[in-house]
Amino acid sequence: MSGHGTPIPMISTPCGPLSGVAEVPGDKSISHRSLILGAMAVGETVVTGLLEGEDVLDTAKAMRAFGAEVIRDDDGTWHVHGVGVGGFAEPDQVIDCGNSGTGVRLIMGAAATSPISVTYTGDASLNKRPMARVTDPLALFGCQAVGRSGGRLPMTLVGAAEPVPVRYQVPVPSAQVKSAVLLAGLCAPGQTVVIEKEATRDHTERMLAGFGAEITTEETDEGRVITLTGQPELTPQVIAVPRDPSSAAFPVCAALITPGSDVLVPGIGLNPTRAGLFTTLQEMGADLTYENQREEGGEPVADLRAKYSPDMKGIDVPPARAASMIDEYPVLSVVAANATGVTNMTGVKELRVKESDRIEAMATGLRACGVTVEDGPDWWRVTGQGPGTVSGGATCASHLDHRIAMSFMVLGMSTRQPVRVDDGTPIATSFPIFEPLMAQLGADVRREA
Ligand SMILES: O=C(O)C1=C[C@@H](OP(=O)(O)O)[C@@H](O)[C@H](O)C1
Ligand SMILES: C=C(OP(=O)(O)O)C(=O)O
Repeated sequence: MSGHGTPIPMISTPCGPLSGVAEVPGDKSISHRSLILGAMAVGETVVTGLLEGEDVLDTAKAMRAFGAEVIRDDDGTWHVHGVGVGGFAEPDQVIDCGNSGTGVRLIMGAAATSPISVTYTGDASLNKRPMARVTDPLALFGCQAVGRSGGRLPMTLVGAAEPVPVRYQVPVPSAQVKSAVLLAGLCAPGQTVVIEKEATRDHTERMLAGFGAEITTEETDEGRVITLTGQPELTPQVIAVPRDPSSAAFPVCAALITPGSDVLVPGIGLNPTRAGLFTTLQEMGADLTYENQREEGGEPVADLRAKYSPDMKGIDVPPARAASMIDEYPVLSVVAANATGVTNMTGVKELRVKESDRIEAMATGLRACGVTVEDGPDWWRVTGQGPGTVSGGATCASHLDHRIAMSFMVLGMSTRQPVRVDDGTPIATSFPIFEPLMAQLGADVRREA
């Protein structure tokens, strides 16, 4: 798990063109959900393309602690023998979700409506993040939570012995909160209803339907109303996880700002609730094309080609798009620093409660590299002077946050001086092959002794 080991300083040195095929790992959100829903089905779920990053491996470990059998074949295929809805055993150990907000919040939901008591913890980053956003709605089912002040981990949840179904309007745009409530609703009798004002990633809804649950989504004046009928028997699935668009963002953005580049990222998931970054980049003038668009395993997929784009302009990113690109703002700010003009990012308060305060982390590092950045509670603004104008030369803090570490490594590919991060270990949570993949494309990203 990140945050428990020795920091690994890293350096990115300006490089020549990036070219070739970037086979990024499987989607993190879909990987977590494959393991959790597989553990709640009756029988064997088979998963290919699972992201073998630390976040997902921690979820696999947790599913074993609840009694599911989770096995990896030598060829990288995963087999999950589920215990059925309501079949979770009480773990005899603390569930350590490492760096993963998705892991801990979804698992809390899945276990909240079973008569078991579970203690959760994480690394120094996860233990700072707010959990009341999940434990508040879980209390409505009858689940009790006791944690550190401010609703922080470590925390014990005593599951509801006789859960009641819930109707809940999610107060923040969060797929993790929505998913926790839906997973809790699986063990409650009757209909659990979740309402979200802004659409967030809908992998849980799609996968629940795939596993045979009765679930509907209706667009109404209130927002998206999702209705789940509780206590289904989930049927095991064969799941091919698409490649992660949030990981694809790094080689794509690197290609856009590095002179002469031409990179193809094949088979990435392009669910509209996840693809906001690519729309934004196209609006900025990026040379980005979708090839071979298709559907795989219930998710839209395409190959994405990104070429060096010296004429990108700053834009106003619509706040309504924020949820569909929430994890991509750090790397977007790197592109914005290499575009001409102001990129305004508004309606992004959630960035302050991720693995780090991502506005603060990026603003501080970008400023140290010579970029003009202004920020407020729920907005930030980057003023770019055009391609190749960023001086670099700084060591930026990654704050136990993989997206921050990778964003600064991308920045260093087209600065005048190299860019360093103090600790690259968190990269392994979501993109364990980042360094070799970038090196294969022609980047000069390496660990420093
Ligand atoms: O549901 C998910 O898989 C995720 C939801 C998002 O978090 P929020 O729900 O906090 O917005 C996102 O930032 C995270 O990387 C993955
Ligand atoms: C926010 C992220 O993950 P999580 O909330 O699962 O820690 C992310 O991967 O950018």
